Amino acid sequence: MATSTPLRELPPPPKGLPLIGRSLEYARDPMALFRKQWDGYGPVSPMSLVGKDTWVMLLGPDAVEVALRNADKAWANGPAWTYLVGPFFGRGLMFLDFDEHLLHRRIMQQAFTRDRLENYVGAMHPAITNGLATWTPKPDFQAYWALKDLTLDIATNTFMGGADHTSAAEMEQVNRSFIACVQSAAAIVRADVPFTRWHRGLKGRRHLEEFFNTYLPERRATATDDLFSVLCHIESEDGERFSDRDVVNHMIFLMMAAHDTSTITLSSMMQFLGQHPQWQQRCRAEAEELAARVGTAPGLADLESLTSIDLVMKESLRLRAPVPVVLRQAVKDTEVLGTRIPKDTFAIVGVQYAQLMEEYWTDPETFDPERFSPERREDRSHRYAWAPFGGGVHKCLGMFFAGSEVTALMFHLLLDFEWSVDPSYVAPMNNHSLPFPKDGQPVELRRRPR
Ligand code: HEM
Repeated sequence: MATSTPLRELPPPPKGLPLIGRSLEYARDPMALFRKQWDGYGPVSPMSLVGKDTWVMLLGPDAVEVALRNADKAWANGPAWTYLVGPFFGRGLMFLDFDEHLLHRRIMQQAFTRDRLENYVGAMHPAITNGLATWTPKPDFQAYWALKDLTLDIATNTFMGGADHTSAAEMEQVNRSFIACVQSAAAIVRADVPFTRWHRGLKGRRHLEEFFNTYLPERRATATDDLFSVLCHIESEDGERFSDRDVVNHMIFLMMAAHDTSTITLSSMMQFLGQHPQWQQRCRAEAEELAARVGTAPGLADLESLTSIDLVMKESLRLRAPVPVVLRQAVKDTEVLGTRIPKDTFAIVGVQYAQLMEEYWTDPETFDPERFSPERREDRSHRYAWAPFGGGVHKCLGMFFAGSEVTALMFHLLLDFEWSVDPSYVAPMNNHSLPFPKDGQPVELRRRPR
């Protein structure tokens, strides 16, 4: 993008530890690192991370907007995400760029139409009620792990067409393979060396490919409502379709994209609702009213009428973004807010930081779902002040899927249980890859009489 004023050069990055740069600082407390960068340099700052010192950190909604809107097509996803987790999720939609990305996105959009979402929601309800029936209330119930199992069951139903096709042991192995792939993001040794995270991730990826390849012919043969089958049969408006390899690559990425993100959102919501009983009661009253009106398997439009749950979801995504940063690489020389960015620079785009900036939010650290109410709409302070689903051409394609899954699960949870969390509890987060509470997020859980 051309400007008339001379561009500022990026200063050299402060020295971090050899090999890992400041990755450990990020893992310990991402917000503290963001603040330090912002206070020291402003929205565009130099950084050294995971074996490279040619990173730039983009903070604040203006800088986030430049990278995500990508008006001059200077920023690419593929090389950046590939560096972090490429061998494990590569060739998923998020890893593709420009014309190829557009082609695949046009096809995949057909898997997320409103009619399709309605089918997925229909398949979620039995998975949720069966899963919740196995929850055993206790004073230190590990909500995060229970939710992770439950969202995997939901994925089995909506993505795979139900557990009839697969055994519980097989799905358990699939889950372990996903965890191995996700955890590889934090690997220090980024090569296939035995006993390392990277090695386990590669093994996990091979297993996932075998798994999806085994079931693919059956899905090609018969069209059903699950996402796997849908990917085998959809076409863009111009009649383009996915190859077998595409279907497998997209399934592996989609399972990852959907699973951890929804689990983190739900566990944050459980924490905040446990700490704010008046909000829990308000959400429950809406859920009970809906259940009385339409029963316990509401469709998409009915779920969308649960406005308090929606406010709580938005506020939870603001306070704890499941994807706190997204990555890009400059594929040509460019600039961000007056700073020259040379070709090949990697960028960390700090979505989470903008969501907690005092310039855009009142009392940003406070849980206050009403800030998203029609009267206040604080998220309108800047287009990129709230961007947990990203923005631009790579904006999350599963955003409405995620919203319906989280709302459906919360609806059942509120009807079946009540829970509390100590108001002073602060979740100890593991930030090595996507954030999650290291202590499994204990809540005091009680079953409600129906
Ligand atoms: C609360 C849950 C979720 C959050 C916070 C979330 C967040 C994100 C973000 C930030 C991106 C953009 C990445 C980038 O710009 O590089 C993204 C992309 C994507 N997400 Fe999600 N996601 C969630 C759930 C889901 C679900 C449930 C699905 C699928 C069922 C999904 C599918 C995708 C896909 C396909 C992309 C790539 C889009 C593209 O590159 O064109 N996500 N997500």
